[in-house]
Amino acid sequence: MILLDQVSKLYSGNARPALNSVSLEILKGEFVFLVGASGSGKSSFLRLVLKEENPSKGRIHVLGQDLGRLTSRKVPYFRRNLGVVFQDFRLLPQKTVFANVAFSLQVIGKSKGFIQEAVPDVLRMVGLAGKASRLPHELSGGEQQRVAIARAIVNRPAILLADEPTGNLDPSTSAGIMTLLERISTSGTTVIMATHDAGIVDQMQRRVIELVSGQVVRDEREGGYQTQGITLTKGFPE
Ligand SMILES: Nc1ncnc2c1ncn2[C@@H]1O[C@H](COP(=O)(O)OP(=O)(O)OP(=O)(O)O)[C@@H](O)[C@H]1O
Repeated sequence: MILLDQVSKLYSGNARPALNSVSLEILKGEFVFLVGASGSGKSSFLRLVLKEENPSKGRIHVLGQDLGRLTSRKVPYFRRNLGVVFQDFRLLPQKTVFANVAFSLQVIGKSKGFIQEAVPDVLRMVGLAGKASRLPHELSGGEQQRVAIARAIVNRPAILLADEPTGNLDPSTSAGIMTLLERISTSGTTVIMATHDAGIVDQMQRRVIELVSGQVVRDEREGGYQTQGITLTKGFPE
């Protein structure tokens, strides 16, 4: 489904690569947490999978396609298979909930009839059936993130990439978002989520890929936020 072979990414002007010789495979339907300190390369990883960036070295295959061979004309079609959710929601502020979700179908040429069915369906799935005519500023943060998730999955993507989707949410709202992402993954969508939220990762016990300075230092089938055995020093020395 997603295959990285010795992938490095060096941004111009940087001395050190953002990703350094990363090789891994992610299978259909997997739920993967991408963890690591700020600047460890998580967002770069997601951008490479989306082909928003190209690797400096190595090869990336996504859904059977060699991204290095994908012409720029074909990139928009490739991206239809991927949904993306960000920490800051990125909703269109002047458009209603319905219109925000519908917009992502309009731009790929879906018919009015399809949109009239698909949007209410997905809003029901994310628990926003009664809020279709609200504007984003009339929603809570958790509801806004649900709209963003609805928009990302309405076209039934094979892969959902989420970059710190709970970063702006309180713990109980985050838990609701995680239940939703888990449900999406159970339906067969591969979910890759970059996060700093230790509580969520520890609780879910899913695959964890940890990056340090662009290198994979841990890839556990059912892991927590931190490598087992590392104990945190609590508080500050007197
Ligand atoms: N467009 C860019 N141009 C130059 N350097 C970049 C660019 N994007 C990221 N970097 C650098 O690459 C490294 C990895 O950044 P990246 O955003 O992938 O990390 P991250 O793990 O997602 O961090 P965070 O948790 O803070 O979002 C950092 O050193 C960053 O400064």
